[in-house]
Amino acid sequence: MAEIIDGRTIAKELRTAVSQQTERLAQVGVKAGLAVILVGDDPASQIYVRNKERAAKKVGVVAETLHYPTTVTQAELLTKIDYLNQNPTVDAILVQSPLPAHINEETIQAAISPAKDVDGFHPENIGRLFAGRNEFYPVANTPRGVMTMLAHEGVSLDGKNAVVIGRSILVGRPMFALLAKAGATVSLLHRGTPSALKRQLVQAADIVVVAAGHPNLLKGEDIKPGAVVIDVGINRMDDGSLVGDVDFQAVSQLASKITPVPGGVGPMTIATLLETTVELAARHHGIELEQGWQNI
Ligand SMILES: NC(=O)C1=CN([C@@H]2O[C@H](COP(=O)(O)OP(=O)(O)OC[C@H]3O[C@@H](n4cnc5c(N)ncnc54)[C@H](OP(=O)(O)O)[C@@H]3O)[C@@H](O)[C@H]2O)C=CC1
Ligand SMILES: Nc1nc(=O)c2c([nH]1)NC[C@@H]1CN(c3ccc(C(=O)N[C@@H](CCC(=O)O)C(=O)O)cc3)C=[N+]21
Repeated sequence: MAEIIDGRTIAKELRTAVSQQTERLAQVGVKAGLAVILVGDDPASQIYVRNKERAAKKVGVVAETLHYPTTVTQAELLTKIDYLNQNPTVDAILVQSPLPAHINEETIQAAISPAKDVDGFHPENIGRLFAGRNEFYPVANTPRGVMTMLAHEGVSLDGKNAVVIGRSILVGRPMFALLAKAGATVSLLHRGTPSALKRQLVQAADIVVVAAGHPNLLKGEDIKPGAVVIDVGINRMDDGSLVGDVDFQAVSQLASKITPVPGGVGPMTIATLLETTVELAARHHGIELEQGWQNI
């Protein structure tokens, strides 16, 4: 039976560390500000926005959500982003994905100032990540939060075989880059991966990160006994319950460690978003945070 990685507890520890940093910023008159743009009513995004606002309050980050109907034009969003880029009280800008089809996500991602790009979506920040650079730059909070969880649980990555299922800019791709930077040999799987190859790669993996958005995508017989399984998926079922992408009952019999849904990666995403917001605010004001303060 796998050990369950408790994302809520680790997120709480991280929020405590973030609160200490917001207090330090407050001593020099700085408040970290986060602006969130939400278009439409995607259910996963709504959960995210609600939990984010609550957590921001707890740690002393000023968060404001701008909610637009799906009919909003790209030009309106670009005008707002330009205003937020120039507003000195805003340290971090997040545009929730998905966006409606008439809005070009790449155009939006490139419009956010790289210094306020809390999701790490700007090509400049993506470039830094894929180059494996060591200076500070924002990295997508879900994969960054997964790395914090793995470190907290003492899971070593150097020389390990890792598989990431899903290749989005939000989760899969940055997860791939972070695991590779940490010394793992990583395979990035997607819908086009032939099923025999997928079976083979997953079966051989020491670490499996699933971020596809399909309940029960990963089944018990798929994994190597003793593998570490990270379930990023958030799926709302007809009865209103929330499940991940992993058949938790079956996979937890074989895995050495596993994250639950809810209570796994989700709370870490939020705490990490606040962590990144505070880091951006500190840089913005030329304040040095202690090295490694975030190592919980
Ligand atoms: N817990 C958290 O904090 C967060 C959770 N999420 C959740 O994680 C999930 C993924 O999110 P996101 O990356 O934005 O989703 P996307 O829909 O953007 O991407 C899904 C990816 O999964 C791949 N995929 C889908 N089905 C399969 C399959 N059967 N086999 C292999 N690959 C498959 C897709 O492949 P292809 O590219 O070929 O289409 C795609 O690359 C969602 O459930 C989302 O709600 C997201 C962010 C944060
Ligand atoms: N630009 C952008 N960045 C994102 O990071 C982003 C996004 N868009 N769009 C939507 C997805 C989804 N996402 C979630 C984050 C936390 C929970 C979360 O808090 N989950 C709790 C839910 C608990 C509950 O309320 O029931 C848990 O898993 O325990 C869920 C989903 C971030 N996303």
